[in-house]
Amino acid sequence: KRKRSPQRAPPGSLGLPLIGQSLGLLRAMRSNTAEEWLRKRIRKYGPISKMRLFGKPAVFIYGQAANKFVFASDSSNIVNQQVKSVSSILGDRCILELTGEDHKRVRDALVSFLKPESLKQYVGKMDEEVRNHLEMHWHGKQQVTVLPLMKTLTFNIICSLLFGVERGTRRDKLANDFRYMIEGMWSVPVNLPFTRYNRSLQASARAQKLLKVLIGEKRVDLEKGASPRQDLITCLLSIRNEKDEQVISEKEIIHNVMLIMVAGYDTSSVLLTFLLRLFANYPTIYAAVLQEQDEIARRKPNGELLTWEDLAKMKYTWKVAMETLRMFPPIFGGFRKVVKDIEYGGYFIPKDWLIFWVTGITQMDDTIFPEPSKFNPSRFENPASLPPYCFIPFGGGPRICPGYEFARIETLVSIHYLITRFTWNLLCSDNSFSRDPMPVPTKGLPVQISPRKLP
Ligand code: HEM
Repeated sequence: KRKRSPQRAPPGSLGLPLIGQSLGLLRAMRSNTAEEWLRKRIRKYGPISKMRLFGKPAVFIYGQAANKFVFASDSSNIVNQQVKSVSSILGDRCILELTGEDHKRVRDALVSFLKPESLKQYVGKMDEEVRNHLEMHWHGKQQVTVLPLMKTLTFNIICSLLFGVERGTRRDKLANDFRYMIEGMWSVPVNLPFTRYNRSLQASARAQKLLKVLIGEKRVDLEKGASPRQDLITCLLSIRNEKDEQVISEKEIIHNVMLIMVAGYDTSSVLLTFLLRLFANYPTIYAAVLQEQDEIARRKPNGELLTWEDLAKMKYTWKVAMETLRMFPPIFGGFRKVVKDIEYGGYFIPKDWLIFWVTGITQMDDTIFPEPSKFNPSRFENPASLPPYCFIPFGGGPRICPGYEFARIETLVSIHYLITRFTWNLLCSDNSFSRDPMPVPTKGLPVQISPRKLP
């Protein structure tokens, strides 16, 4: 066995300048073999290896200790760093790009809106959005394609709750721009006409322009006495320091609103889609969730809105959602940047290199989750008993997803109405999916639907 010297670079090759292994990884993601692509590397190079992704040298690491290193290290060693495509599309003042005090200031502001005590008051509003959506897109139909509809639903929920943008041309324009922005999020950053990256940059510029106008309008509303809690933008505009200065700049509001939009709607729509597919494939789990939801629906004979207390009763449904996030995590992984030369696992990692972490490899590790390919919600009977940094669909540490509660509420409210009001059969028996970079089930999951009455 060769002795590892701290000056030894991790094994692997950096490949071609700029492109490196990006295309290989993206190709594997699109054919749903990315975890296998990474496992092959692990067999060849061991648990730590280098590659070049999206223009930068990166070191891939995985497992409990590696995840702890990524999520819990302090910013004197590693900082959050998105690949170039993400930072130029979302903007350099979004919290993914901020560190230290700046990150804390902006994150605290976002959390003041996203924390459970504050979101409690919006359960009814989410309920209305879900019912409206079903009325418009599900009732009277025999066949629907789930993924695009779930994207529409979660986009509308976020637009109305966080940005107070009502239905209409403006919402449609934003929805379109965000779709293009997301498509280029993980792409080789070549800004030539007709590249995905270029199309995303243009969409980002249009969205920023529209958001600037929207912020101007909200500012006027606030001056006229509007409630600072009516939506996220108004809430961010109204946070002031002791000198009565705005704490979050206009640029920070724009960049973070774009991040929340992207982080919030694309992820939750994937979770909802995979839940619907799962219910169709696992009759026992479907029956147990249906029973839990029917009981809640029966206590509302006159169609009253769901409440915070109702959500607390949806315990089994949320366990099923967590097991879905373990097996089909919407976020494939992410990046950090090494801010000084460091040694990790016996290898030397130079300043400015990226660390690449991946959700699925740890979540499908049979030493942590026995029989990992078996769908088993009882793993989440007591989430506190899970080893730390092993269930990471929402990340971990100081950057853990602040939208967890938002995602939980919208998922539970949406599943409640979908499962109690409709039944569905899959129209496509192929149960695979591709990643682009979010998981996309075959053909977007077409289903045949029928309306359902409470038994
Ligand atoms: C099922 C749904 C969701 C999943 C799986 C998810 C996953 C994640 C993950 C893995 C991270 C951490 C990335 C890292 O450490 O590099 C993250 C961060 C983040 N998420 Fe979520 N997310 C979801 C829903 C949401 C929602 C609904 C919102 C907002 C309403 C949101 C807002 C954010 C923000 C702002 C960050 C950055 C936090 C920071 O850097 O401090 N997410 N999310």
